[in-house]
Amino acid sequence: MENGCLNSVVRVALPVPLPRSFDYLAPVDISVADIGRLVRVPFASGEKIGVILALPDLAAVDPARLKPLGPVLREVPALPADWLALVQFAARYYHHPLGEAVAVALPPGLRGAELMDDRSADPWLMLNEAGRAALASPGRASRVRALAEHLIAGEQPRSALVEAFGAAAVREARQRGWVDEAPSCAKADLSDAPTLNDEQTAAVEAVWSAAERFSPFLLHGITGSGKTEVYLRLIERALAAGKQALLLVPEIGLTPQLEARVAARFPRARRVALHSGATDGARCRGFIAALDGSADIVIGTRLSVFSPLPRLGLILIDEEHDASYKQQDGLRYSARDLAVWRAQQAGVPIVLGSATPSLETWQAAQSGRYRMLRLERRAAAAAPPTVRLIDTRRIKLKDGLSPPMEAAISARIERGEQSLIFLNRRGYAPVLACPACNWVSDCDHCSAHRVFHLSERILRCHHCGTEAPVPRACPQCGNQDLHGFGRGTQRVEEYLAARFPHARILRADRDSIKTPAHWAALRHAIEAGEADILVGTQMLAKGHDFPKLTLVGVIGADASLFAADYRAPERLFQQLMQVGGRAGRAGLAGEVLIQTEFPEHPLFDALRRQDFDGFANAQLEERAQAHFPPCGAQAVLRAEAPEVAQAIDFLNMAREAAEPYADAVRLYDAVPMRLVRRARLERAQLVIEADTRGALQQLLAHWVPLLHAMKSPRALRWHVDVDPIDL
Ligand SMILES: Nc1ncnc2c1ncn2[C@@H]1O[C@H](COP(=O)(O)OP(=O)(O)OP(=O)(O)O)[C@@H](O)[C@H]1O
Ligand SMILES: [Zn+2]
Repeated sequence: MENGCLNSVVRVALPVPLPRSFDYLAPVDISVADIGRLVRVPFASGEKIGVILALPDLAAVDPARLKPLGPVLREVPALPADWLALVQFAARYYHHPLGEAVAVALPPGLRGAELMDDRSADPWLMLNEAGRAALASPGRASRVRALAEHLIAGEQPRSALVEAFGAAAVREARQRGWVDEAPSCAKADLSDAPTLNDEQTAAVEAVWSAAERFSPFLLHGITGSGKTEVYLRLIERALAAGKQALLLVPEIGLTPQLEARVAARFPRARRVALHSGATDGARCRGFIAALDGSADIVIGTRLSVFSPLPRLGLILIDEEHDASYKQQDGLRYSARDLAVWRAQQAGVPIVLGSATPSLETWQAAQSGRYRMLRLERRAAAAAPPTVRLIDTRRIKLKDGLSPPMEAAISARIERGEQSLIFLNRRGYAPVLACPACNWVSDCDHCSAHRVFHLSERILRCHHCGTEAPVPRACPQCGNQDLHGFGRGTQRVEEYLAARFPHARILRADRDSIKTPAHWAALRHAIEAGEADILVGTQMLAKGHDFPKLTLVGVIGADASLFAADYRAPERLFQQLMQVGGRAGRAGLAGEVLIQTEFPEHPLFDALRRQDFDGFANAQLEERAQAHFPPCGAQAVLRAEAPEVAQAIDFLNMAREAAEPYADAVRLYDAVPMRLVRRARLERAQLVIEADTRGALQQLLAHWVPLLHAMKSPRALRWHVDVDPIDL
């Protein structure tokens, strides 16, 4: 395509939910240098900002109908080719419209020009020549003079100057032309950094010796082993080499703590924090700072995997097993998987860190595709916590708590230590189980459990769709007291308050904590020892360092021991290891108590021995036998409609359409989902499996376009989820 050729076509990706790109008439001054630039275009009755994808020779529609392109936003650097490739790959792999992928990848409200000023919210200011000259000549003492004198020793953040000398003095110093914004400086401040132990040093060296090429690592370190310190040292290396570092973190509450640690270590580096809680403006500024190369470190949740990073030198994924890396609507991408793709494309190292890696990553490390780095000792505390099981089969629980658990809490209160009561409250589907002989309602055809549907009095396999009546007694031992799991645990906090009237109790879950500020206040209260008992869910499980916490009590764990989802044991193990890791992080010894009716379950046994390897390998073997991921690939087609029959009909039609291409894949029956009704719609799903991702992708490439073309009731919605994490 030559430059400036009249009547040529511009192909644009627009953030709209349509499976195609859009063509516009090119202005005379368009050139290939504009590919990847943002552009304003007329769309419907309004305007949209899109991304220029290409300058094709021929339009996809009648050229006479093309509208002229709007202004190209040349003040914003063009999105680089590797960014476009990433978004195109995501759209292709997840079989999602490119425009929607672009909409996910671009920060909302991106407009261009106005973002380019006010680069940093809190710039560092330094005394310039004029300022020095002014100080050298005599003058009356004033606040602005005091400020200038203060700056002789070195630059300071504007916020600190405002605090010390007042906003008026800072403004005047700028007006008089005495100060300039200091350029950012990526140097680490190591004054508070611990000396690395041998394992940490080995990990840092291993990664950095592979710095110039794609090299994936699993950093498998027990809780408290100093993984974060390894990340910080690697970022330091990357920055010193003039590169950008991308640090992905899970969704829940963790970001502020990690952000603070990164900020303390790299006080003068240009840091960008990207998460869905940030304002649109902040996200746009962060995105642009990443794109124009001025950002040194990008920390963010899954969406930050789409940050354009022209100087990318390192990707880190903290708690890589975390479910929040998978987007659960729209473009259902896995930020972890995309990050690996990205590292490969950019030829940089990537470190996936976890105490309890996902089986996907674990398998990759076992097979040698990823290199395994181990941190097996706690960095600061003496030893990992001891894990004990409380057999609740013969104990009467009071609002979910056993006497031994109460005694343990009581002992902590007396010693002035903290306890954390962890409620496993995920809405796992109940399966039927027998506490006497450990019988579980397994499917005869699959290695999945059948789910107990109370309303219909049936057991149904959500994998293959077969059903069975609910047995009156255990088919194995005759016990009539079969349990469905998932009983409520809400009253625990109230019960604890009544049982320990003088204890200070703090609750932390998604319902009680609405804002990041609230969460931060709560954390400070815990750290300051202003609580005796913490009651919480997931939120408290991750990454926190509470020095006085020595007891972690787990209740309600059994529900996920026998959940229908084959990933439930993996998740339970991860959660319990992680929450257990909160106990005894400083000098004090930690203890984990788990209440269960299944104390012989191998999962608990592995947990007691802190044997992640054994657990993971046993799970992998089970998955291999069942051809479940990661020993096979899955996708699921879900449909929702006012009536479940409509959804099932659609899925059956879809199934038929897939059959001609289904040589290398297994198509299961359409089944109603566990939570059939949601938001007044009824949902059903169809599982597709293949032995390899390639075979699965091949089917999807044929099939998804057929789905788009298929007739369906107006109110029916469907989507494809590739590599689903919830079935
Ligand atoms: N080499 C070291 N020497 C002394 N203390 C260290 C060292 N490395 C890390 N620490 C300290 O040990 C504690 C745990 O470290 P860090 O938070 O990095 O562990 P982690 O593996 O990321 O933990 P988790 O996965 O449980 O969140 C921190 O207080 C940290 O400052
Ligand atoms: Zn089945």
